[in-house]
Formats: sequence, structure tokens, C-alpha cells
Amino acid sequence: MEYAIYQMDVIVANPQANREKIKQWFETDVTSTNIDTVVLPEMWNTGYALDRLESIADDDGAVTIPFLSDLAKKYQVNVIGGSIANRKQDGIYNTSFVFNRLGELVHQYDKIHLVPMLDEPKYLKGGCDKGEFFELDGVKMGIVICYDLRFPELIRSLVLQGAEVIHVVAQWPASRRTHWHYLQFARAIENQCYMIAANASGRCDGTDFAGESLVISPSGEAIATGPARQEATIQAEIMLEDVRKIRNEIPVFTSRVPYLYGE
Ligand SMILES: NC(=O)CCC(=O)C(=O)O
Repeated sequence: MEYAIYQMDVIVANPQANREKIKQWFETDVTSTNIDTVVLPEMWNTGYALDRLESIADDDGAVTIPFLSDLAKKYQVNVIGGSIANRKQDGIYNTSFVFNRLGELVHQYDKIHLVPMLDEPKYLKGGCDKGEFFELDGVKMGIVICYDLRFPELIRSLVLQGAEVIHVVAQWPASRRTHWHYLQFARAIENQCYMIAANASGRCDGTDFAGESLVISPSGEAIATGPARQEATIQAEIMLEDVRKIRNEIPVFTSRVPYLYGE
């Protein structure tokens, strides 16, 4: 499966301009190649303009769902739609939407863990549905959003449901770029799964985002790394048989003792 990650420099507080950027990116970077799946970063509609979300968040995906669905259909690619600021009845969530090549919405997920360091709990509501896997092209996968990466239980639970590929969509600050790297590698190695991590570049209210998007194999090798702090497209091919291979070589999942972990 061939991936393209949009390491996007999100325009702060301008959803229309960000949709235009994404449309343009599909035209230039998705048409000419054999891409199966594209991945966008976190909060690509508004960036971290949290104090302005009341007026710029989408309304339960009203604009974003048809926008991403049309792109998936037009280019016949799966779309891991990053995440957006998304108003629901009881507040604004940080929501991901995933589409298959037919443009069908196959999954949605609200970020569970809100980031105190970026003031998210003041402006956003945290999701309370447990992460569930979805399937694209017959492959079981999962998605988490940025700070969720720090909670190994969430990713382990997706992998125990059968996910072989975990997507992390993010706006991860450059100041904590070492955590970004080590945590991604740890999650790949401990779960023997692919990690596909799409980070934003650019800056918002004095915070620089790291870029350095990553594709990591189930044995913990970096297959692709995006440049630091600049917009880029990262392309990589993943081989699902590598998941089976490493799980046979180092049978972590048969060595587990679930009753000792309270499962
Ligand atoms: N957008 C985020 O969730 C950032 C997470 C972060 O800064 C961290 O975990 O550190």
C-alpha cells in the first residue's frame, strides 16, 4: 500500500484557505502517482486558533465530510482525513474522518486525550468512545490524534482488535520533537505494527510545529521521515507481510499474560 502524507503548514483560523490548499495538494501530489492512501494532519481546518473556534469550527462535519469524500472519489484514494475542529450538540471536538476510495465515510473518532500544554481542555470536549479499528482495502487499521500517542493503552487496544497500521495525525510542537520520535518508535516496536504519523509544520501563536512526519515499520525501522519545520509530501510504501513476519520472529502477542494486566 502506497502512502502520501501531507505535512501541511496550516493557515491559522482560515478553513476555506486550508481546504483550497488541500485541493491544490491533491492536484499536484496525488494525481500523478500510484497513491493508495493519503493522510492529513490534525486540526487542518482551523489550526490552534482555539479562542476563535466558536465562529470557525465545522458543524458536525457539514463542510468537511462532502469535501473529503469528493476528493477520495475523484482521486480514488483512501483518505485519512487528519482531524478538524468540529462542533457537536454539546461542544467542540477534535474529530477525525476516514473515507475509502468510493468516498464512503468508514470511520470517525473524537480525540480522547486533550492537551493541557496547548489549553485544549479549556476549549474542546474530549471523546468518550473507545478507539475502534476500521478497514481500508481489507486491512485493519486505527487512528489516534497527537497527544493520544502518549497513552500506550489506546494503541494497544486498537492492535488487540486486529489493527496492523496505526495512523497518528498531529500538530506536535518542535520543542518536544524528541518525544515525538521516541514515542512513535516505541509504539511501533511494542505493538509490531506500522506507524504512519502525519505532523503539521508551520507556527501558531508562538508555537512551531515539528514536521518530521514518520513512517515506521513493525520492526521499528524508519521508512520515511519528513523534513523539519517545513511543508512537504512524504511518500512511502508499506508491506503488510512485514507485520506477520516480525510477529512470528518475536512472538510478543503469544507471550502476553493478559490476566496479570487486569484484562
Ligand atoms: N496537538 C497535540 O496533541 C500536541 C501534543 C503535545 O504537544 C505533546 O504531547 O507533547
